[in-house]
Amino acid sequence: MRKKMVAGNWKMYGNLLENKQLLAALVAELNGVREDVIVVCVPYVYLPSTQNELQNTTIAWGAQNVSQYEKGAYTGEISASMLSDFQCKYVIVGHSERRMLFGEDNDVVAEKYVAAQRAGITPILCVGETLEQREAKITEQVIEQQLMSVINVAGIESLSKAVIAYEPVWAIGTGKTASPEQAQEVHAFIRAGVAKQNLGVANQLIILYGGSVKANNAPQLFAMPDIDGGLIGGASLIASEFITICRASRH
Ligand SMILES: O=C[C@H](O)COP(=O)(O)O
Repeated sequence: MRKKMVAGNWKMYGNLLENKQLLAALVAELNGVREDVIVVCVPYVYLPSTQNELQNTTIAWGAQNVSQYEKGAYTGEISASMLSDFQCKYVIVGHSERRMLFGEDNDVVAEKYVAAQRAGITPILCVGETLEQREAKITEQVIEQQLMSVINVAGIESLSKAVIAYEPVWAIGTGKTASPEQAQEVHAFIRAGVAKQNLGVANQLIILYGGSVKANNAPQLFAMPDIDGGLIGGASLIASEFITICRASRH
């Protein structure tokens, strides 16, 4: 039986005071009451305060990006070992906003994935197609390419220390969620692709769905056999929504 996981991606929102209130609410409602994995991925600068609020709780924290380089003259970049200094357990790599707005291609994403694992951090690898690609019926090719560029570099076994998040770009922040059936179809495709190479890894692989997940649609999505939880954007900033979504991951 795979674990369920709900990860919040705060993106570039929040401030010290709001974060403190949000985290206090999550701790009050979720700490110690679940055996599933709950994570918040916060902006870099809030890692120390988040660590402070969440240490000694069952809620984990992570970052939203990481440099592919270990160290060097890379102004403005943050390395995986720096994230480790703040006990980050997870880092999102290849989010579509990074791919589209900051020019990260499949090769860079693969390097970031490797850099995270080298530092003992679990990458949450995001994959997903645009609306144009879906309409052109190349969703599976796009996802396969995104996955294979990582597997070719890091090996199939590396997925036993990773999480995949399927996030159709057309569903992110748009209020347009993939239907549970649409999402399940892609999740099953991903798992079957991994299973062809390593059945054991495929069976244990956590595959999250992301894209306009809210308290009211999470139960239907999380009930699908290959959807192991969610990567939540906007709704992760609202305590009551996020708590309800976390509770929905248990069924
Ligand atoms: O990482 C999270 C996704 O981009 C989903 O964002 P959203 O829940 O605001 O649509």
